[in-house]
Amino acid sequence: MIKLSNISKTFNTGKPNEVKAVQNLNLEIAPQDYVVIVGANGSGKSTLLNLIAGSLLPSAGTIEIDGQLVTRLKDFERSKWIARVFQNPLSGTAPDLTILDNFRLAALRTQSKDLLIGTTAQFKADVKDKVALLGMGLENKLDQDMGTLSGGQRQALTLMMSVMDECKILLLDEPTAALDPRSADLVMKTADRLIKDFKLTAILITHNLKDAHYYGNRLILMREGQIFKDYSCESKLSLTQNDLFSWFS
Ligand SMILES: Nc1ncnc2c1ncn2[C@@H]1O[C@H](COP(=O)(O)OP(=O)(O)OP(=O)(O)O)[C@@H](O)[C@H]1O
Repeated sequence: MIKLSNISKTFNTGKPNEVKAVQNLNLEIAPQDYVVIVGANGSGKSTLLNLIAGSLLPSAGTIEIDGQLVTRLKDFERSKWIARVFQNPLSGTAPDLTILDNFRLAALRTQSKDLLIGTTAQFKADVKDKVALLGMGLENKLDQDMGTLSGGQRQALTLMMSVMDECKILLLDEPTAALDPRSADLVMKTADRLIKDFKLTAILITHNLKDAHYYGNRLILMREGQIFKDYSCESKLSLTQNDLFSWFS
């Protein structure tokens, strides 16, 4: 469970360019919920995700994960719970390293105590099995440099690395924004499958209203740093795509 209580984030406090990016926001997310967040540019979506991830610390309020207060913990201290996929497929992976070495790096990042991790034949076999689940044939290219793959393939692999970390929470910040429609579709389907298979709690930020309508079991509209609408699974089912479009007109 993720619990945000009276969370606010103000940038440039007291200066002429002060921005109240998130204002007194309360949010509880149950385990295995898949929450989709939409909202106009500047409505505070990424700030909210950054606050949950710990890459930004709040100006006020508290954040709990699984009942533990994490408000002042930095992002690397929250990495045992949280994995993150960003917009840019280049940001999640190292282009000059092979697919396998990228998986080794990801494993080291979260299990940094054991420097032997990733060097065993068992690790390679595990990676091969997991990559095969993506259905892209990449399990036969583990020694190929990541930089030679398409953006969609890299995002799919980033997703798989995230779930192999054994994290329970997956944060997706416009993961398909830089992809062509076919690759975007593939990445969204892959994310949906991995979220279900690995029983993850997930939060997706998207500007794609079709995806927002189709994916997830809860839909939140942000406006001016606050939650403006919050639809549970049942009430979301009664919404049409046109309803979502009308929020932005
Ligand atoms: N590091 C920062 N310093 C100053 N202002 C910031 C910073 N980060 C975000 N902001 C401001 O906070 C507000 C919310 O930004 P945020 O990126 O959270 O919006 P968003 O809903 O994710 O927008 P978009 O859809 O464009 O990505 C905006 O006015 C933005 O300019």
